[in-house]
Amino acid sequence: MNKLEQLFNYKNKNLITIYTTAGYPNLLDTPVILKELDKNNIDIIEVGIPYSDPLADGPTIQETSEKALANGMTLDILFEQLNSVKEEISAPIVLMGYYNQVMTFGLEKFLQNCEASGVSGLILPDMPYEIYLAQHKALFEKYNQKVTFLITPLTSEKRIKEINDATSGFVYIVSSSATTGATTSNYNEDFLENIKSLGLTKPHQIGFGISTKEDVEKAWNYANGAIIGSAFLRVLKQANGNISQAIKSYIDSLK
Ligand SMILES: O=P(O)(O)OC[C@@H](O)[C@@H](O)c1c[nH]c2ccccc12
Repeated sequence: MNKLEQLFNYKNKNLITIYTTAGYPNLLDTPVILKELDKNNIDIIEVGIPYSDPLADGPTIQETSEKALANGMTLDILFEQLNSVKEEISAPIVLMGYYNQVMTFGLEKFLQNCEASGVSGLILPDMPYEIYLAQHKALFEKYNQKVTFLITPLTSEKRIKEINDATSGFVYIVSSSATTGATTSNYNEDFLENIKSLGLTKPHQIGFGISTKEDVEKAWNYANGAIIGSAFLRVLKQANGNISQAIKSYIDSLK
């Protein structure tokens, strides 16, 4: 069974997802970081494919993406690295990338590689769910890949319901209408209350601007989980060589 599906079957609240950019801070750090996150019982690991033109990304993600590209990270290298650790990691891994990159690589080849290297799901923020449903759904299913779509405070109620139906992984709830990487949380509480009252039927997690235990607990009031990206990358940036220790103490601070 797909690991993401398996996770949601036995745990559907108080989830934590951590996002990390592949190839950051150094080209060979990603396998080590993934193992550390898993060892510290992170529920889902989101791995970002570095990209030169990231639409939704704030300064922290952009900076890590640029560094990772300068380090030489490519999709081929990432798949090789994921392959090398897949037996050791029990948490589901979700890849985050842009639709363009994936289409350039070749969608079927990409999905094939995802399955072979232990990836369970995908977040392609610029892939419209209409296109997914009309053109790609069968292929994602063939390679056992769950798909996540984003909703923001600007998404209409009708679309939210359609996205909930189209999602096979989890719905990504963007906490406010800002880019990623805010250093303080900025929950749009009216939006979150509204989502709660809509009663999404798929697992859903909140991301954007989450960094502390308090932020995480607040997210858990509205959704199954919290997603942390930039705050974690700032921890890596300040780790001064001791990545394992830095990861452990940050995760401890969230619990
Ligand atoms: O960095 P933040 O504010 O903690 O938010 C998570 C986010 O970075 C991560 O999930 C992500 C990275 N790039 C994205 C692009 C679109 C949506 C989400 C993302």
